[in-house]
Amino acid sequence: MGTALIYDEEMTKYKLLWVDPACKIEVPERLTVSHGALVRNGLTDRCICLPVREAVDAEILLVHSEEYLEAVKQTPHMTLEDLKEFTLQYGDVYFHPNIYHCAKLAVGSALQLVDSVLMGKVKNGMALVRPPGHHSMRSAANGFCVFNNVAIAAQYAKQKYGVKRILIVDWDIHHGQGVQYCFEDDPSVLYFSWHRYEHQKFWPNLKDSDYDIVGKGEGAGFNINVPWNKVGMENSDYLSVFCHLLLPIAYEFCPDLVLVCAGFDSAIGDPEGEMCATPDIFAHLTYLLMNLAEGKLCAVLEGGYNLTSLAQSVCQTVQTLLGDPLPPLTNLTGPCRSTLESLQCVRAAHRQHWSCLRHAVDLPTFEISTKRIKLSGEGNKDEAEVGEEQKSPEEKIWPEPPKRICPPVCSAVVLPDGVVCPDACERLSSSEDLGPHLLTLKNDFLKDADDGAVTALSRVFSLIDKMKNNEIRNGLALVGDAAMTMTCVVQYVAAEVDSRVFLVCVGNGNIPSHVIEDGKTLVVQIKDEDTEEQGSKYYVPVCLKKGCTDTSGFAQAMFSLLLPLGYQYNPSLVLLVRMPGSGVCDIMWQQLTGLLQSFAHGHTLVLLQEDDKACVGPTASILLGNPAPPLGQLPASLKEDAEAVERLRSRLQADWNLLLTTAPENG
Ligand SMILES: NCCCNCCCCCC(=O)CS
Ligand SMILES: [Zn+2]
Repeated sequence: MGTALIYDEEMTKYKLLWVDPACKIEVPERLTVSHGALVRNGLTDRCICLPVREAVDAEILLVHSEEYLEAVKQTPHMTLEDLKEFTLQYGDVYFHPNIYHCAKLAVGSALQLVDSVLMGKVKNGMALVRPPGHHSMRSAANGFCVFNNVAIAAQYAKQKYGVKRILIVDWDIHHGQGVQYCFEDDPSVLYFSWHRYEHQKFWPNLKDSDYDIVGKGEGAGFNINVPWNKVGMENSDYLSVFCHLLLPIAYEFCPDLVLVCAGFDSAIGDPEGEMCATPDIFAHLTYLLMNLAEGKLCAVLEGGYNLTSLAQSVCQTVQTLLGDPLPPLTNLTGPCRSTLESLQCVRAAHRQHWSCLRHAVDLPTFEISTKRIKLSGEGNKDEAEVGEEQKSPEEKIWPEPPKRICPPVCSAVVLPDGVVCPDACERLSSSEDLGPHLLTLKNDFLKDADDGAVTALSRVFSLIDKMKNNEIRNGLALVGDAAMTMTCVVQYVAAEVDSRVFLVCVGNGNIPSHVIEDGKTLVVQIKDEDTEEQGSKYYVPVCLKKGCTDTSGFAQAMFSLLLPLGYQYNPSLVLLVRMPGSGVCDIMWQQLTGLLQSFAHGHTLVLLQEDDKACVGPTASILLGNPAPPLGQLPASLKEDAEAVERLRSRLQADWNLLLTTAPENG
């Protein structure tokens, strides 16, 4: 199934007709440059372009009052003076004779997107619309918004398709108070928003935007506000909030549909946000949400006023929806103190509502001084700095996101004869000229192994070579001895100069010490045997009492340990090994396989033991880019497991500060 793109140039046909400094940034060019960039990058040709339609009254009335709708209906016939007069009753918004028409198209675009996703015509999609929607309220326009596109889309999905649970992620830099008010007592809609707040000094200056506003009555816990109390937030800050707050709760909530208030004023260069996250971060934020709701994701444009970063961010988002490999995020220096304070506050405010946070002890991190938080020596955004900090948003410069090339082959497999090759996978033909490999292999790696094992290993090595040359994206091998193959692979790759292997080992089994000590391999092992070993900076043993069968404990380890470690390590290859008898359930295994594709351009090599041959199909499906099935609503993980993971995190966060979730105590 494909990716829908909804856009119509009619929505560019309204603009500000008088002087108003607060509104002059909301210009028609926002849409034309975004769509133009998609065309220029060949992305519109790869999407399923759906037509827009006007929303009808009944759809708008799902969120707005009749009197408000009636009032807006009068605007097309108004004189300029009347329009100005009419506008005065609302805040930071303007009207135009054609804006009512465009506002109906914006809502209609969002509904078209929801229809095509929920009817299974497309996998996911994006609607490029204006006016935006997330600030508009039941009876008021606000913040450039007239009708609340995404809130209406959520009500529409519930009413027309009986969708039980909807997650709305609002990564726009402003608080979508209109969405919050619409669902604050509704437990079927989980609204997450981060937003520039600066302790209520930033627009819209609402106490309702703070972290302690968690929803009301039945809706308590289903409203998550993450206030940014400083500007200059970076990729690390955004990823920390996703890993340690949004993803664990989102997986526990287990939505049937994900709607994104996709505002890009949270990107570098934007005059409203004044943040420093680069456009490629949206490739990752989108991807991390695509493993929820079996990939049913509808992104609807909200804000975004720097035309360059807006266009780049839109392209990054659509490319990920299309399934292209993710660009590695470099120099993640870890979250700043202000982020950690916000993160700690939000987690505390929601601890009683979400079991994934219940045992999060959030140990205050005494031993880390503030300088460690900015590992790269970059100025701490907590103090204004000379140089980069003094530049205005418009003067900010950042590298163009790297090209994201799809290898000619997505998934190649090495399987013993007789094991059927999953559709769309490419079997590595045995006719591969193995050449000198075999001999050196026998000498260097497999002294006494039989020829079958040597041949299999040489094919596994050619999978790695093909990934290195970007001929294939990922690979899967079913081998006689997964542990032995794993050791050989690590040794083989470690020979490369700048290789970094992220080895994720699921299940018991001994990892040879030379693998751990070389510093070129970061090992995370999730198992049930409690060998009481402390591990080290490059070896992270996660012991779960109930072992890998414990989906909650496993999920917690995935988000609060695996993801942050993987991002900070930034590997060149991900090696995922399923040890025999691991007990991990297929869906959790598939979720893990999916998430690990965030790293290394998606170069993942999966090793399965021969008697796990039933896993080949489900694993290949994820490697081919299909979404993992839902885990179901997650219960609380075992207290002792959660505490074990927390202890691990607090031990490791001195070396890996993306693991941090609390601000250091000292000065
Ligand atoms: N009244 C003092 C200045 C206020 N500026 C208001 C800016 C509204 C931004 C709304 C927006 O970007 C939607 S995504
Ligand atoms: Zn905004």
